[in-house]
Formats: sequence, C-alpha cells, structure tokens
Amino acid sequence: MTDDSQNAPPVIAIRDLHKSYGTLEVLKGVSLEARRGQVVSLIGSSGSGKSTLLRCCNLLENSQQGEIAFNGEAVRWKGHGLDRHPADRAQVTRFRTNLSMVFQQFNLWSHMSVLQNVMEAPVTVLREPAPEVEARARKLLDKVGIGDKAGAWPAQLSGGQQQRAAIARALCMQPTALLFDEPTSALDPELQQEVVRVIKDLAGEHRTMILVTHDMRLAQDVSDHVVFLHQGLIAEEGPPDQLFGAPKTERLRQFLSATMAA
Ligand SMILES: Nc1ncnc2c1ncn2[C@@H]1O[C@H](COP(=O)(O)OP(=O)(O)OP(=O)(O)O)[C@@H](O)[C@H]1O
Repeated sequence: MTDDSQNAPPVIAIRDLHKSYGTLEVLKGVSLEARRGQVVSLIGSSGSGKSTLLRCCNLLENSQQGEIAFNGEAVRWKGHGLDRHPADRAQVTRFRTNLSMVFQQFNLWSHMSVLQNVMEAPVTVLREPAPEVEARARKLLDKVGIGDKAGAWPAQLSGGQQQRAAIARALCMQPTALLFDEPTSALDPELQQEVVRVIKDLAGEHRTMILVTHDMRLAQDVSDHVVFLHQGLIAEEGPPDQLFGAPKTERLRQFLSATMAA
C-alpha cells in the first residue's frame, strides 16, 4: 500500500451486513474493508458465509441490512429487509465491472475460443474497440502463461489453464479489484500450483484482491489481512503472521489445527 491509499476511501467497505436465505441467517452483521493494493483473505469452515460475503461485495447477492460502498460510493437501496434491492442498475453494473470475479468452476463460455472469452465483456459491456481489447487480451494470456492457447476452445484446456484463462478474462475488464471465490478448489493438487503462482504474481503487483480460500498456505503467503468467519460472524481478523502464528481465539486454533491436519 502507498501512503496515498491510506487517505483514499477503501475500494470496498462493508458495514454490518446481514444476509439470509429464507430463514437461514448466513451473515449476521459483518464489516469488511479492502484498501487499494490490499489483499484480504476470507477463511473459515464450510458454510461459514465466505462465498456469500464475497458475492455481496459486487452485488451478485442481495443483502437485507447493512451498507456496501465502492471507492466511497454507497449502494443506493430501495425497499427494506427481504424486499431490499439496489435501486440503480447503472450503479450495479459499475460495481460488477470494477469488482471482477473469478469463480471456483472457471465458468468459461464453451462456445467461444479462449481469446473470445477474454475479450467478450470489455467489448460488449464496456463497448471498447475490439482491436484494442484484443491486444490487451493477448498480453494477459501471455501474462498467465497460456498465450499459445488463444485460439483453443475451453474444453481443450486443462482445469489449471481454464482457471488462468478466467483470471485473464477478469483482468481484461481492468477492474479496480479482483474477487476470487476458491479459485483452486476445483483443481487437482498438481494444477493448483500454476494458479497459485498467478495469484501470487498479482499480489506482488499490489492489486486489490479479496480471496476466499481453503488454502491456508496461499492465504498466509499473499494476504495483508486475513478474516476468519465463523457461523456468519467475524470471529478473528488481523495480519497473517498473527492469525496463523498466534491465533487469539480457541475457535481459530481449532479451525487451523483441523485444516492443517487435513
Ligand atoms: N443460493 C443459496 N440458497 C440457499 N442457501 C444458500 C445459498 N447459497 C449458500 N447457501 C447457504 O448459506 C450458507 C453459507 O454458504 P457459503 O457458500 O457462503 O459458505 P462458505 O463459507 O463459502 O462455504 P464453502 O467453504 O463450503 O464454500 C450455507 O449453509 C449454504 O448452504
């Protein structure tokens, strides 16, 4: 982080967020911030609400209470409780294009080449000129190590290559921040490392990222701040050295010993 970024509003700021699916209360008042250049990791047991929280950041999920702001701009809501929705479609599009998401299952479009996948949203959503986007897309495919796969179909790629294509696709939107939802969980261990390397490179470039992961080593290596969620609440948070080296709560100690032993 630079000194400037300390004074700027956080890229993402969430205050006291509540989210339920029907009667199931998944987030029970969570606050979270990611400043420019910061890597924030969300860890916790299965079902603790990590993916839901991430998806609330770019408004892929609705929430019933609490505030969400991007670069100081608060979401404008209409309705209350279960009827609450963002009021302004243009604002939702702005949030989504600036907070690009990489999913566990890659989600590449199977009927498009790898290059077309990477180019699609900047051309159709941002309406940028195709030649400019193509040049950027090719550079990004080189950057993630699959420049030679531009003309291939997604089905011709390994899982690790598909996930790297999905990262190039997210980067091609030139987002303010990247949101990763368990980016290595669907991959065999030997393919996970090629994706981990790309994520580490991005962290080294001081990109703003929020990362949901079950990979504690990755969280430890790349994060500036780690948030441990337990049953929809933040049970502990802090710098990785503290969270992994000197956990304060019994909950986190138990979680880490169970995860590390697995
Ligand atoms: N669309 C949905 N409809 C109903 N319940 C949902 C939905 N999405 C998630 N849930 C429930 O919300 C809870 C939190 O899910 P979430 O995926 O956020 O947890 P998580 O911490 O990311 O878990 P994991 O590590 O297994 O991905 C779980 O009980 C899950 O079953």
